Amino acid sequence: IIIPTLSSITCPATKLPSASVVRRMSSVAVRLLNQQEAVALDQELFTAYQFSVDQLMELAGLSCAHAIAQKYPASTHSKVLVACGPGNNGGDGLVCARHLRLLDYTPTVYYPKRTDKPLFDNLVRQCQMYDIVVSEELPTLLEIDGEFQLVVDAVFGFSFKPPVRALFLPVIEALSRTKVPVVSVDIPSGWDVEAGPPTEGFAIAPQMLISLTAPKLCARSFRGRHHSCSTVTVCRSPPQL
Ligand SMILES: NC(=O)C1=CN([C@@H]2O[C@H](COP(=O)(O)OP(=O)(O)OC[C@H]3O[C@@H](n4cnc5c(N)ncnc54)[C@H](OP(=O)(O)O)[C@@H]3O)[C@@H](O)[C@H]2O)[C@H](O)CC1
Ligand SMILES: [K+]
Repeated sequence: IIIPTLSSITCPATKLPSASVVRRMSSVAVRLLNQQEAVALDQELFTAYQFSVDQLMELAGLSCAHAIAQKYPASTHSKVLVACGPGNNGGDGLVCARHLRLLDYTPTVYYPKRTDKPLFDNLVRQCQMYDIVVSEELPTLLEIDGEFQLVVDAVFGFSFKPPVRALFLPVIEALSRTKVPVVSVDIPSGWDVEAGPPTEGFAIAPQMLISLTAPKLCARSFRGRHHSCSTVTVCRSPPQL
């Protein structure tokens, strides 16, 4: 069993041969997951391991906040825009915003499509109790570039199916055009989970990717500076070759 820890493994953001499905996490070769495997691993954590979604989401959001703090300190990147989508990736973003607040950041949450479930209502409430503004209004590109020092992309995770629907096009465009560094949670939003960035329209190019539990196949196309592979969500071991 991997011991849950606040630290995460930093994967070298080196280019891999495009045919490779292997990524090195420290000294461990990790197989990159396709979409079906990512969903199946998630299900195994819920069923065989009996973790609740609340537990896993709290760990995911907590590990994201700490991975961000390692690379983008609050002293230089305090103003953070956290863009949250309608699924559990968005939930990770809400948790991450709360923990960033506890780490002395000043996050603002953009959350255009709320999920009508107690878990998400509570996460929003908790953000508000920590004086985090949760808004359905997307700041303009000028505002993002002028008022924020970091953007957390928690719009879509491993259940995303392209193409991006209308409501989320503006945020994907803004996150792909901003000059502010973008940190993507699990999957760069709008990317195909397996094939990587879209060939048409706007494509987010994150500076940091935080892969949860195990990197997905699209991580092959990641060209940013920091790839953090969070092992905080507990499984017996990362899927190995
Ligand atoms: N195991 C772990 O490490 C954990 C990971 N977690 C995080 O959960 C996400 C996966 O969450 P999931 O809810 O399954 O899916 P997404 O967040 O990717 O989003 C699903 C929602 O997005 C909508 N959707 C899908 N495609 C589109 C599109 N093209 N345009 C607009 N909207 C889209 C979808 O809508 P539907 O109408 O299709 O249902 C959903 O609303 C994983 O990546 C991790 O970040 C968990 O926190 C648990 C632990
Ligand atoms: K994301």
